[in-house]
Amino acid sequence: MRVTASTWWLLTSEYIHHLYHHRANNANRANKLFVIRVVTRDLLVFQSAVQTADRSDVVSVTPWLAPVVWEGTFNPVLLDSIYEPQNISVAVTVFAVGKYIMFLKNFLETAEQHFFIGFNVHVYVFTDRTKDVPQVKMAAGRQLTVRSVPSSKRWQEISARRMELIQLLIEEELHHTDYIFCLDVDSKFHGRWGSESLGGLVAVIHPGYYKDDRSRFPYERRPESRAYLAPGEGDFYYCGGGSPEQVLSPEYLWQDFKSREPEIHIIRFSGVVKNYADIRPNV
Ligand SMILES: CC(=O)N[C@H]1[C@@H](OP(=O)(O)OP(=O)(O)OC[C@H]2O[C@@H](n3ccc(=O)[nH]c3=O)[C@H](O)[C@@H]2O)O[C@H](CO)[C@H](O)[C@@H]1O
Ligand SMILES: [Mn+2]
Repeated sequence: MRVTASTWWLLTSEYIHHLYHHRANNANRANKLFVIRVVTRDLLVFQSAVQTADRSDVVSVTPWLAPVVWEGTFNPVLLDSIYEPQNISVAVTVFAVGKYIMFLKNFLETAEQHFFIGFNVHVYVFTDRTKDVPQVKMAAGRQLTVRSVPSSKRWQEISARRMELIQLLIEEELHHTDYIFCLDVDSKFHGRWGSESLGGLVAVIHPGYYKDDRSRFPYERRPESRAYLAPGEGDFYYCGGGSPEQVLSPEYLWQDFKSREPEIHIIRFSGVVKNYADIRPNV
């Protein structure tokens, strides 16, 4: 689809749309892809193409035309002004089982500073140590619910069982929640994480592999697995799986031990440095 920066689009769908502008024949930035987002619920809005012009250093759209969210590819004020009147609800699920409870305070405190400020946010903490959940003052419209889960001697099980327990939460409580995130607790927010990250199915690119050739991705290589990918298949390496309709750049999942790369203009969320032997029940 071709659009120009001066074109306004009227869309009346209930859904959120993303349109893309392919600017060709530019001597300096030949074949550069600009992302223009049109976000609507009976609203007439579009996001300026100029906004995206300075990110020629990264891939900002996937081959199936999903935006990859990098700083400079979106207008936060505009996006918030579109979502705020819709009164959306955002849930975050975070597991703090066993010694991982030690990360929860920082996670919650920094979420108060950076995660969907001004929106309805409901944090669901899954833990076996309900008494140790820290008291963190939350702003109006934000709340926390603790769910008790059994402890386990195997971190693999704790990590892998998350999806099953989240599924249960969705069935029991989240019928009216618009968006649900699953985040690692051993992390902190450092910068805005907001409405630009919303989509029907969203995944973050793994910060350890985003510059690697596909042949180096640690995809499932056992043919008997349902997650099997043959050599030459696959697109990015996500934390999670599936081909999403919106992709979050590694700004949304950095690691404190990694030195900052030039294309990372902002670190929004980053894993803290940890000693696995100290915190995991088994290594
Ligand atoms: C950001 C990212 O890419 N994270 C993935 C990566 O993280 P990590 O290697 O950082 O794994 P991790 O140790 O953070 O475990 C994932 C999460 O499970 C929870 N947990 C784990 C162990 C435990 O004893 N108690 C507990 O609560 C906790 O929320 C933790 O953040 O690899 C894991 C599997 O190896 C999972 O795929 C993680 O999603
Ligand atoms: Mn982690």
